This record gives sequence, structure tokens and C-alpha cells, in this order.
Amino acid sequence: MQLETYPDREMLMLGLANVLAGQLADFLRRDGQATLAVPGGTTPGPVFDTLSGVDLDWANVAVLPTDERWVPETSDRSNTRLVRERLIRGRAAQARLIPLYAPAETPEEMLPALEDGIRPHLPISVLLLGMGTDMHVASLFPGADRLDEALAANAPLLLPMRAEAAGEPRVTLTAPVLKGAFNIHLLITGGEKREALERAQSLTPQEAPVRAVLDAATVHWAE
Ligand SMILES: O=C1O[C@H](COP(=O)(O)O)[C@@H](O)[C@H](O)[C@H]1O
Repeated sequence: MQLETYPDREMLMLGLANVLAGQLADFLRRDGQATLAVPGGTTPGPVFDTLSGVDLDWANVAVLPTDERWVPETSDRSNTRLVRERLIRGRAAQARLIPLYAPAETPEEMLPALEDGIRPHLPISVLLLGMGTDMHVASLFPGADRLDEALAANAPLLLPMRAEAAGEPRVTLTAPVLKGAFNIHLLITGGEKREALERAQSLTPQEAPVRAVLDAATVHWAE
């Protein structure tokens, strides 16, 4: 793991957006297309605000949530809603958003169709992850019902996930998809998450799912 510490959160969000933009630009120059996977939650909004204003060939960028709460976009719990409102706008309005939710009672019903949607956009060129204080990344929660399956080397692309801490059912990219990304960034803020990250280093991926990606990740942190 490589750790980048920033003097404050504003510098963190700006600096990280700049790194992500640079890596996307490299992919676009080389391959003519790129896939950016991004988290939901409370932390990444300011990164999205900056990134959405960067001059890139956004029409050739596919944007994929790392995980989704099984709620429609009308819910303020929807990660897709956050991405649409804060990232897929301005210069980035041309980017193609690949949803991990489709209207149905349960994620299981839509899983094959959702997998078909993301398959053409893998591997991920640039992956941004958040982390909870419980050391979950994407929706790989400690104690989740299908965590072992999601951590396995032969895991499918996507799995439904249920955990007490998760609230509603989730859908998540699995560990092999996350680990398969060319560039992996983890965004965390505050002392509690920094301590959790330190703790995670001596735990198993089952205890601390962030461990699944940590060795290959650059961690971006500010108090
Ligand atoms: O539930 C989720 O939580 C994590 C961390 O969110 P934060 O609010 O602590 O930043 C997030 O990375 C994940 O995408 C989301 O579904």
C-alpha cells in the first residue's frame, strides 16, 4: 500500500481528482476509451465536483459505481444518484453511466442483466474506492452473507450482498473485479478511518474486506 497524506481535505479532493484525471487521460490517449469505477457514500462528492469540470474525452469514458444499494435513483441512498448529480454533469455529462440497479424487488432478479451491462467495460482503468470505519469497501461488508464468495478468486463479476450494517440489500463488484483494476485508489478522511486502515493491515479480508485491495492501492488521506 502506498499512502499519500494531504494537508487538508480540500487539497486531498483536488489532488486526487487531478490524479484520476491524469490516469483517465492516459487511457484515453492510448486506448481511445476508459472505465472509471467510483464509490458512493458521503466522502467522494467533492472529488466528483472537480473531476466533472476536467476537459477529457468523456464521451469515451464509462462510469461504473463500485456498488449499489438496492433502491431506485429517486432515493437519496442511491449511489447512482450521487454519481449522476455530482460527476455526470458539466464537461463529464457525455460520460456513459453503467447502472448497478434496475427496477425489481430483489437484486438476484436483475443480476445477469447487470453483469451483461458491465462486462464490456472491464477491466477497470481507474478505480476509486471509499471505506467505512468497519473496513468495508464497495459493499464487501465484514459478516455479509456472501462475503466469502465475493472474495474468492473465481467470484462472478457482481454479487448481491446483505449485511446488518448495510441497511438495504446491495449489489457489489467482487474482489477479483476490484483487484483487476489497472489503478486502485482508496479515499479516506479523518482519524477514525486512518486507525481502521492501520488495524486492517493485520486482519484477514474476511475481517477487514479492504485488505482484498490494499496491497495494490494508493491510499489518499487527510484529517
Ligand atoms: O455504503 C457505502 O459506504 C462506503 C463508504 O462510505 P462513506 O460514507 O464512509 O464515505 C462507500 O465507499 C460505498 O460505495 C457505499 O455504498
